[in-house]
Amino acid sequence: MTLNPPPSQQTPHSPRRIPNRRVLIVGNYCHDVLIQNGSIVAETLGGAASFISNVLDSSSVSCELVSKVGHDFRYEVTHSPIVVPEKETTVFEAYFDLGIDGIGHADRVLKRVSACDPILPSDIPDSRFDFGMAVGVGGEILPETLEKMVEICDVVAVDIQALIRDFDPVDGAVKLVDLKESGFFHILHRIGFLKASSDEALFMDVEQMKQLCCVVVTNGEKGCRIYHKDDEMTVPPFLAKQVDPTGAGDSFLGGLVVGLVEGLSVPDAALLGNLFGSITVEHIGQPKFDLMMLQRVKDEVQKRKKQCNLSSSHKNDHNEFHERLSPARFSCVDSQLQPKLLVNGHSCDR
Ligand SMILES: Nc1ncnc2c1ncn2[C@@H]1O[C@H](COP(=O)(O)OP(=O)(O)O)[C@@H](O)[C@H]1O
Ligand SMILES: O=P([O-])([O-])O[C@@H]1[C@@H](O)[C@H](O)[C@@H](O)[C@H](O)[C@@H]1O
Repeated sequence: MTLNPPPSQQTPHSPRRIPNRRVLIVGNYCHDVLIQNGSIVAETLGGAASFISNVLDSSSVSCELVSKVGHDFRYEVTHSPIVVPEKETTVFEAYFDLGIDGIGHADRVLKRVSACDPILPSDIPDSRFDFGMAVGVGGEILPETLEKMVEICDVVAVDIQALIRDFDPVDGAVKLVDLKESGFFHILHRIGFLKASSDEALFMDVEQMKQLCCVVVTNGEKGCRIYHKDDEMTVPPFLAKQVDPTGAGDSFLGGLVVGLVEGLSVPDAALLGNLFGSITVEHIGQPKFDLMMLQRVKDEVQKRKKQCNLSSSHKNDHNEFHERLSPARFSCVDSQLQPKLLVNGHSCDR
């Protein structure tokens, strides 16, 4: 199977005097409230952009992040958001009444109870980037935002949740609409990757989309499946003790893009996605990746690249890469970064 990154989307005449910046992440940070049986279990920093930048920063992949928050934003973050003083930060309540550690997200009901402003094309820098990631959670990515991203990025990866979410006008419950009805469909032939969870994949025609771009469908503890043109393959998962599924798909996408930026094939990059997704479900909120684990992963990625350059027969055998990454994954101690919550402007550890 030859699942390689789709060809550059750059137009032939766009000037390339200045080297591209690496990765552009577009999506709002949010406040996540995890609720079980009527009680708040945790309040954490959320938003796909936060989970993804955590993976990229931990993997030393330089990224720029465009995100909007309100006057009440409570977290210290590495990539400063745009503050909209007259608005509140996007808030999601996640109800886990069947348990927080179940299988995937089947038991999670999400409500957007507050929404910050959308991200406009004018909020996005005019530079060029190798990769763009359209990763809204609360409807903040507009069709014109995605259009600007495909103009300025060589390859754009999109989380389908940025395109197909609709919100109940009364209680904010998240509903999904078919991708064809989303208002984004006309741009999708210009993107490189479309990531969907298995629940979200029901809202698109995978057969049709895989002709337009590389489609990656994640499936919780079962790993993921990649579809591109006539090729498809399953990429195996890593074992994990799930504590909270929030952010798994986001960290997956972060890992996939780290792999692609490093020059891995798509299946190998998806394996990195599975690795970061599996670590994320073992934490509430943002995971802190163990430094030794990160170093071992970096070493394995370099070895893998050399191996693939030497022998084409290794290219598609990601089982071997999986076996090499597994011990690295389990060297990760179960340390947990509790995000710093600012209460009345004072930082305190939660
Ligand atoms: N319980 C789990 N055990 C191991 N890996 C998991 C588990 N849940 C998620 N993952 C990893 O994270 C990825 C994304 O998770 P998934 O739940 O499918 O996405 P989303 O958060 O978008 O619904 C999966 O493809 C898998 O690699
Ligand atoms: O869990 P996941 O589907 O990967 O992604 C989640 C979003 O669906 C949710 O809206 C947001 O509040 C979380 O912080 C996280 O980004």
